[in-house]
Amino acid sequence: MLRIAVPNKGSLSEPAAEMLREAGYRQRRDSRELVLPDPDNDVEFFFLRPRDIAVYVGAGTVDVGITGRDLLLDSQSAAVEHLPLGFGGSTFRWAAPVGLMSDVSHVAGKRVATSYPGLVSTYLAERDVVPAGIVRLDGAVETATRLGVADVIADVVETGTTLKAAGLEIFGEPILRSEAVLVRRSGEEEPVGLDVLARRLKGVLTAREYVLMDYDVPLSLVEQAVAITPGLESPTVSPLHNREWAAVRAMVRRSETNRVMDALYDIGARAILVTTIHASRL
Ligand SMILES: Nc1ncnc2c1ncn2[C@@H]1O[C@H](COP(=O)(O)OP(=O)(O)OP(=O)(O)O)[C@@H](O)[C@H]1O
Ligand SMILES: O=P(O)(O)OC[C@H]1O[C@H](OP(=O)(O)OP(=O)(O)O)[C@H](O)[C@@H]1O
Ligand SMILES: [Mg+2]
Repeated sequence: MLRIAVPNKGSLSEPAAEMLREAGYRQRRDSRELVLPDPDNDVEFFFLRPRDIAVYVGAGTVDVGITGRDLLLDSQSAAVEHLPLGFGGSTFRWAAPVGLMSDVSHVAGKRVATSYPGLVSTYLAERDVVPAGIVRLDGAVETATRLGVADVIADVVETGTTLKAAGLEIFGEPILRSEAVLVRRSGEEEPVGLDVLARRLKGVLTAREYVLMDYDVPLSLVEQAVAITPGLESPTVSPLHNREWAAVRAMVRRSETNRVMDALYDIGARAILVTTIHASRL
């Protein structure tokens, strides 16, 4: 049985459960459940703190897990990213009181507050920037400068609302762009069953990222139309009862749906229909 660690709380917990549900796995009904066997799918879920998940995976206690890329790097454990999952996106950034800093080199000799000391110290060491110290905080990092325990902070930024409310501003390049990732132990053979899990999760990602587009187009315009909707490999072109026309079906990126429909309409395609994909194996 593949042992899968899933966030029990926090920003990643609900979207991770949702994705696993869409991939056909059982998910817990009660947030106090800590272990959930799913024998039909030959897996067992362990609900753990997202910060601990890479540590368990690195130690081999569980086979794979879902956590944030930032948490994975911060843990410095023997786990590696296997598949990015497209949710839980955030940016990890420097911030300081408005007007004081503009570049990471200014962090030299300053006190840094963060919940991600592993990530921050590696980043600074790679750039030969030596801070006065790193203050590890559990949360509410934005308050650290006002309370005088640090000069700058390094923290997760999603909308930027928390920073703004604390009178801070971002400076320097982003330290990291993060999202939820599937992790496995590094240097090991892939655990049995990981291929099935990854294929199922990729299926969900595809279903979220693409739509199916159907349309009719005069035969003389098929090549032009297919150039607009090349699909993933090759679009399906089928004959219509009216021999002058063909029907085309192709996958299209969800974000491009309207632009593609307009372009097809402009060249003379009609009856353009878009449908959602519920599941996929490519
Ligand atoms: N708005 C956000 N705040 C915090 N973490 C976020 C946010 N959006 C995405 N994330 C990601 O979620 C992970 C952190 O989850 P974690 O559960 O440890 O913290 P949290 O969601 O702030 O929960 P809590 O602080 O209540 O324990 C990181 O990978 C982080 O990049
Ligand atoms: O850019 P924003 O959309 O404002 O989101 C980012 C903030 O959200 C998280 O804090 P959380 O609410 O989890 O509190 P915490 O600091 O106690 O973890 C994170 O640590 C930032 O502080
Ligand atoms: Mg938090």
